[in-house]
Amino acid sequence: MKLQAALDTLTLDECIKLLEQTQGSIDVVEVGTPFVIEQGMVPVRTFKEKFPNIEVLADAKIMDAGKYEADKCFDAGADIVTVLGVSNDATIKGVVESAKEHGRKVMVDMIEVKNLAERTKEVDQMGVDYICVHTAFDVQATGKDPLDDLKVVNSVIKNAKSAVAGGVKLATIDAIVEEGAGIIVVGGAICNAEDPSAMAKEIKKHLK
Ligand SMILES: O=C(CO)[C@H](O)[C@H](O)COP(=O)(O)O
Repeated sequence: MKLQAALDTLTLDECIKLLEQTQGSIDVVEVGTPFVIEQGMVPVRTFKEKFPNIEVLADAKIMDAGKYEADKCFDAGADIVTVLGVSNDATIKGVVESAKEHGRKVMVDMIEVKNLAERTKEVDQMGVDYICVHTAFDVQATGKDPLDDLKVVNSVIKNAKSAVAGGVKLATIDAIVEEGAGIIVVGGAICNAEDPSAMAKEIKKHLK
């Protein structure tokens, strides 16, 4: 079970400080979509160069030109790239092809997938590494719990590992750990904490 820290709101220098202070706690560092929009692949290159032992995930949320866009992320040093589960199969397969060529991994982000069990079974046959349930930032205020979706995915998944994202925090981590997931993604609960590195270390203690 890995802890993925989703870095969306910190500056590059603050991210580097966090990763230096939490060596061993953060298994995967996510360059979040807002960070990619702001700085492109610069954080991906920087994290890979400075922290070669931490996996770097580029949250590109690909849904258009699968192989072409994934190539750009992997060439920049990403270990894992995200593609949206709502994308056409050809796009997901393109990202998988790119990952295989580069010897890297694919996470399918199931954000806003309506037929979750059915789509999970389909993408699970495409050679992806992680299938991630994700409650969108704009939906979290409705009280939607990603644990419900995680249970659905865990009940049908056969090849990939599950992952969970969207509003995960210290108060909800134990139930998620109990349910089980290959990767648990935590963004705001770490980045917006008074002491981000202390929070990351505390959350890591709850993982199996
Ligand atoms: O995908 C993301 C943006 O790229 C989010 O960072 C990720 O879902 C986790 O965010 P949070 O824990 O703050 O809800």
